[in-house]
Amino acid sequence: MRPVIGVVADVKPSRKYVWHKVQEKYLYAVARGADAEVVILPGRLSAVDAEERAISPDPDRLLAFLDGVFLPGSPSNVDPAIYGDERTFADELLDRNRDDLSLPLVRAAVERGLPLFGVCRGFQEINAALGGTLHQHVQDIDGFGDHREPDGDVETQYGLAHEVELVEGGVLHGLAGAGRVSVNSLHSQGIDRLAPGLVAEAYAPDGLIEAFHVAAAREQGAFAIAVQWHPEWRVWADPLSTALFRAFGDAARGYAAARSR
Ligand SMILES: N[C@@H](CCC(=O)NCCCC(=O)O)C(=O)O
Repeated sequence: MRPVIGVVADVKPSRKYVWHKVQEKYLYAVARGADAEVVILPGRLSAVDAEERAISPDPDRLLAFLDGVFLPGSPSNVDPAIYGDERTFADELLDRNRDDLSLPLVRAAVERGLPLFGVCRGFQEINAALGGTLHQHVQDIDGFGDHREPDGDVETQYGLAHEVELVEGGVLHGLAGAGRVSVNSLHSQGIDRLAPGLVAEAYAPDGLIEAFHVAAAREQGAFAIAVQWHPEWRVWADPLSTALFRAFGDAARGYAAARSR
């Protein structure tokens, strides 16, 4: 049976209209890589008419019919106010309507042991949702490298950028069957303080945390993992990316089966 996986949407004003949307590569990776049915989850509805009240999603109602949650990447940043920081770069994109869906959804998913997978912004969201903090511009901090994507076409943007060291005994180390893999890199925020209850799974050569799992989930045999890089890019072509999405799909299938018993 194909499990049903909810994918969090970006909320983007474009010209006169507001759109709730997800890049197709994420939907395709979940549908094919996890062998799942995909539903797009809209964020907070707030911009239809300034006179009207905003409507926030109810995470518990949503999770009642989902077997997994996927948090994709996005050019927007998690609002620094969420982790108690001043906004340093006023010209950079925020998406509070997405934050208002994704953060409560993460907390509710972790509480239920519902399979959870975050990529890039999704990785940063899980850390912020559970009480961690972010660097707003990793490239401006002494000792860290530049993790932003290179200019050029998408092949160049999603090309391999650096190695990560996988922590021995970790989920990713087990899936990769190796201690090091090469990954792409398209971000300027990064983990500063890891949230309580998260365990680092991978490090960049400059020491930046590149992946983690939720300790409580792993202890219960559940899947709750996030990576700073983009395994959805050509998911079928990279063995660790394929293994990650398959493990997520298997966990969601297991959750669906247990729910229907
Ligand atoms: N804004 C954050 C998040 C980075 C991120 O998710 N980038 C991906 C954008 C393109 C894509 O979705 O493939 C940061 O810069 O750290």
